[in-house]
Amino acid sequence: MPASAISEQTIQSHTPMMQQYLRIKAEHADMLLFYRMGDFYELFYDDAKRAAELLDISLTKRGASNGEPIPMAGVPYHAAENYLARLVNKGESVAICEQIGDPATSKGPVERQVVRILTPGTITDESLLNDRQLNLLVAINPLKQGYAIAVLELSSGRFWLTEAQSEEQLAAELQRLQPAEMLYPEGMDIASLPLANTRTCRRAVWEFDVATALQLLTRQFSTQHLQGFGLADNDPVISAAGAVLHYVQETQRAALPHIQSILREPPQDAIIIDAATRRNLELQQSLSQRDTHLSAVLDETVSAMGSRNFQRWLQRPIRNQQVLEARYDAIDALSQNECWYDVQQLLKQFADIERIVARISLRSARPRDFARLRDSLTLIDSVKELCHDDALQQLNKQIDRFDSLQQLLNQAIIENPPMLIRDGGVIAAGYDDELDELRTLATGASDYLQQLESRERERTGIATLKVGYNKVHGYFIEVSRNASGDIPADYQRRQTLKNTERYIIPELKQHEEKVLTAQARSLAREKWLYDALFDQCLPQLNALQQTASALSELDTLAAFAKLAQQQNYCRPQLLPQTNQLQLTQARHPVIERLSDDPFIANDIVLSPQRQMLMITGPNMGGKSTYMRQAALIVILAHMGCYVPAEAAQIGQFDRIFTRIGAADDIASGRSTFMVEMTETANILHNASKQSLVLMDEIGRGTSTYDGLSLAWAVAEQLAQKTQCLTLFATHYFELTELAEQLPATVNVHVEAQQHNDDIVFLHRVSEGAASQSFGLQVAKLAGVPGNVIAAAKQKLQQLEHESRVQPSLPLTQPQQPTEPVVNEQLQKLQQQLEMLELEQVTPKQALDLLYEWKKALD
Ligand SMILES: Nc1ncnc2c1ncn2[C@@H]1O[C@H](COP(=O)(O)OP(=O)(O)OP(=O)(O)O)[C@@H](O)[C@H]1O
Repeated sequence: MPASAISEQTIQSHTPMMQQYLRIKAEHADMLLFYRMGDFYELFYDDAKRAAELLDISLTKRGASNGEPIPMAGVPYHAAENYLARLVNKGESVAICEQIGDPATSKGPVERQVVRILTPGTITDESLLNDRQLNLLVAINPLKQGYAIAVLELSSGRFWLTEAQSEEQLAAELQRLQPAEMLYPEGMDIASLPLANTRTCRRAVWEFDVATALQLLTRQFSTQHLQGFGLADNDPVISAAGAVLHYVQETQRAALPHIQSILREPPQDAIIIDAATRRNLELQQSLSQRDTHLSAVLDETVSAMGSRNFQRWLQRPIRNQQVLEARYDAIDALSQNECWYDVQQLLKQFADIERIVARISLRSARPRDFARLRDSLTLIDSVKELCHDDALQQLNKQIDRFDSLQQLLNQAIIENPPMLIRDGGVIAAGYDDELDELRTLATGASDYLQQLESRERERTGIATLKVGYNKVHGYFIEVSRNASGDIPADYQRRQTLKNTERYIIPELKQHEEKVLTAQARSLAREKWLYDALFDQCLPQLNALQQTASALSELDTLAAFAKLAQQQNYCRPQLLPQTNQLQLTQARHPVIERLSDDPFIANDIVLSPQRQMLMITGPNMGGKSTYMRQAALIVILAHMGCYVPAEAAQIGQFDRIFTRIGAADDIASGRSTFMVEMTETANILHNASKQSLVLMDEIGRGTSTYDGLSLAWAVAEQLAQKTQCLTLFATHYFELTELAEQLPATVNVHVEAQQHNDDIVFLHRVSEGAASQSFGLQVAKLAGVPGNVIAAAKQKLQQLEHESRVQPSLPLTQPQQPTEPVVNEQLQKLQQQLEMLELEQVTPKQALDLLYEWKKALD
């Protein structure tokens, strides 16, 4: 039976310690409970089984309680962080229950309390977090129309709200955010959401109440209302933010002073990229096993803060031209005299102050956090000096100086403090008189011990007599057994070893007590001083957050400047009032870096006159690459980055859609074709005139006729009705006819050359349709055996011959208007045939008639 399901009556039948355990466990039913017993954290019942499985530790039994042996598993407390990290990485939450009472004075089991709760979305410990990844907690709440979405990055204090109009948009948002943990109200169905790497946590409906949210948020921000954050007090969207705040307060059990505001991020302020497109474009994850996604290849930041900011900008390419131009200007400035290089050299030395500040707020910062913050603050002046250009003024202003804090930390913390405050040795000498005094008392004792040692040597006449100390027996006088001399009567034997005897004398005992109390008092004083440091940092938290944020942006911009210079990127020209994408000699930012062969740059011109490019050419010719580079360049430009091209004019884009590649979605039981059609349906429903749409070989997953007809109809719809900018790659040559029928559709093709039976890919994109498909040559290149290729060639000839003899109407004449013409001719022919009296016709006349009819049909 799960421990959480045990009733109070049953609890009574257990041993007192297990009663205590079961009561605490009942309050933390949905997480693992680490129950401290001496030097171990123990887990019981189902928790033990689960932990044993997840951590590969042994499952044992502990005596019996209520007549049954209790399954138990444990981890040593000093190694707990490692186990905790593994559990949290696997999406588990853990409540840590410590002994807070004194075992010596406790009657019954020592008092215990849950002091810390770790959940995947609320961790801030350095050892549990990946330093280059965002760790987000999200709450979603269905509204009358759409969904409210609140997002908190507890490790930085960033808190924002957004919305989704439909379930499809909600899925896209979740795919974008990749939250570590998601809260949702009881009763909501989340089965169809993409949450493979997210811990989901069902919460009570009242936690999503708007009035409760308002109360929690205004209390957190110490404001009367939320208008300052652009939110009406009764805005239903705040319901999700309330749930987040409630959850974090519950798990952290501490004030959250670093959460100082909430931002509203309307979805339309950014280019919307749905889940499939994000995956297909390999923005943050590769489709293959290798790390070949955009972020892995282009993230040139030097600090963890900068890298996370890069992810943020990549996740949400913004549309605000002013902000984007300011980023381009900053890249310009950082490119002058390779200023980016100096900036990077400095930023490399910075600690992750963003996360340190969060830990200081939550009072969980370690001594080394303070030391690293102190060391980082000394670099700030040099950074500010480098940011003198006008274009960097905004950032420069955001970076504060912290002279008094730096001085405080310099005085308070020793150069290289230990990991934990637990054993002291963190606070520097000279910082606090009382601590210094206690320390002298505790350690200055060595003089006294030396004096005592020489006095006793004289008194006993034993020259080898020594005063020693160990943790178990405290101070002692050690005399070797074969030493000659007298052992005085006041020597009490404490321990007999192989060659030595150890004694204690009352004077030494008294000294021991004095030293020990001084040590304990000095440690207590040190902990108190350490604790006070948190309060002393508090007034600076806001400025520190601003500074950290500016430094992380500066790092990203320096990385962009490096790309601009070393990879030869150009500054995009944004033309927001227009519908166009004009790229001169554009390249694919990832393939050009990863491939050993030189990359062939190509122009891409999309405009109201060239709305759709119908791209044909051989397999492996570079069609997908050409299309993807267009989308990636639009995304890079909207991150504020220069782009891999000689020139780029970029109009207004609201969304990017792709239908690329084919993969079964086995998890949701959808076949390749089903996935393809679902994505196509999504595009047809949601694309607008301002969208960029990439269609790669749609219709491939079904029979030729079905596939071609679908591809044809989809292309027509996009060109005529949606009128979005579309790149449409296809192997159906019949589609190239669309260019003649639709005003803004143009054929382009990737070039290849044939040498005998071999093919050379030129990867050059030219106007016009491709002349042949080279499928067999590519198959040969791929290693398909010669006899199979020969057989395929024969079959191809046969098929081509048959299609000439028996032209398949839908393939060559799919257009409606042309069909009646053909039918009219046929009808006329039929009538003439019916009326013809064969007996009356000479062979010569018959032949003439045949010629006439054939001519009419041509
Ligand atoms: N412009 C280019 N310059 C250099 N190499 C390129 C270029 N474009 C593509 N390639 C290389 O050719 C390979 C195949 O390109 P891509 O997948 O785009 O072809 P495709 O025409 O879409 O093929 P398929 O029709 O089989 O899907 C790429 O992996 C890349 O290595």
